[in-house]
Amino acid sequence: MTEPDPTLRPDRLPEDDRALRPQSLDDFTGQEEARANLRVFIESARRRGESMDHVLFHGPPGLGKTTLAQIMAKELGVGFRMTSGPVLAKAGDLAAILTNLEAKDVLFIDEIHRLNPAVEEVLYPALEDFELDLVIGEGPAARTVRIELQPFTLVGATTRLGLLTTPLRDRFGIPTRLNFYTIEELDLIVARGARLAGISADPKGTAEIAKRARGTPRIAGRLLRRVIDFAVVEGDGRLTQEIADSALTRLGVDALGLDGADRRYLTLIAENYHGGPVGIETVAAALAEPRDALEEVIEPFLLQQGLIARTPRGRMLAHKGWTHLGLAPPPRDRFI
Ligand SMILES: Nc1ncnc2c1ncn2[C@@H]1O[C@H](COP(=O)(O)OP(=O)(O)OP(=O)(O)O)[C@@H](O)[C@H]1O
Ligand SMILES: [Mg+2]
Repeated sequence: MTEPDPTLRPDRLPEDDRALRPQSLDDFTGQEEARANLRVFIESARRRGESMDHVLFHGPPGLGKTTLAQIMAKELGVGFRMTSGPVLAKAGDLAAILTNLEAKDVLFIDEIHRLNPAVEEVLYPALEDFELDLVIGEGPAARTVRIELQPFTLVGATTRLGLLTTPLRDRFGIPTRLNFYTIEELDLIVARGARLAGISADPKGTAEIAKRARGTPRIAGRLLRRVIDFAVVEGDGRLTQEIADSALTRLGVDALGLDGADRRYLTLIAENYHGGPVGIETVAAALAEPRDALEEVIEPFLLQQGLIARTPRGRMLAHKGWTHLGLAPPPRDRFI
């Protein structure tokens, strides 16, 4: 038996990509503005010995909201508790978490737009005054008790800023929008992932993955793992541009990084609605996808790439959308 090639270690890149998750602000690539600001706010809180103000991360899935929340707690040197909007069914669930926080801890609430209104009510005084108003007992015997909390930092994350109530939104001192990553940034992330996986990678190979990662580190990580699979099984274990291109094409990821779901969306508007405008509900029904999923996952990147446009009368295919599908735009100048 021959020794396994030490460069072939895809097993060191677990599927849940925890290995890829950056552990410090310095390790975290991209989001320059958000990172520079956070660095100041973290340093100030540390120097003053106070809890940092509440932070809201918003932006499309997979851009690093959860990762940044974890990094914040690490850099602040405080504890990290994590929950999510839909999990907190009753006011008491949130109260139990809040009363167990230690001073200056970070509490991360994912999908904060999905908080039950009764739970959200409990959060308001907690955020503003670090106090809880709890109702004890029922009927005429019910009374309210006020509980003092340790000062803490709430970090909320949402893919749908528009669904947050105004009172909740207003209680975050540091709202932070995360944007799609540039190809250069994704290239650094892919190269780092390959390094962590112990895979030797050509710059052109990592660039190919970066170009097709839909501006999203989570997708870059996933594509990298699949390309490594092909490199190991069908290549010589090295990540080359050729292997990347052939693997991604076989996975249905096109030159712009669009996948089957993206292309179904574009094709529907082109072929069934002559490029639109068409209402989002109609598109959702025709694709048998929930409207939320279209607005959260599919549309942001298509909009950012200028493939579609949102108009008051509905979605329209933009000029680039037609050409990307290899179709001639309609002769009228209805399209954008
Ligand atoms: N800047 C980055 N550098 C390297 N890896 C990153 C970066 N941002 C995110 N990742 C990786 O991408 C993956 C997704 O990140 P994360 O879970 O933080 O996204 P999210 O914004 O919380 O997504 P969701 O909205 O779905 O909860 C993680 O595996 C993380 O390691
Ligand atoms: Mg997350």
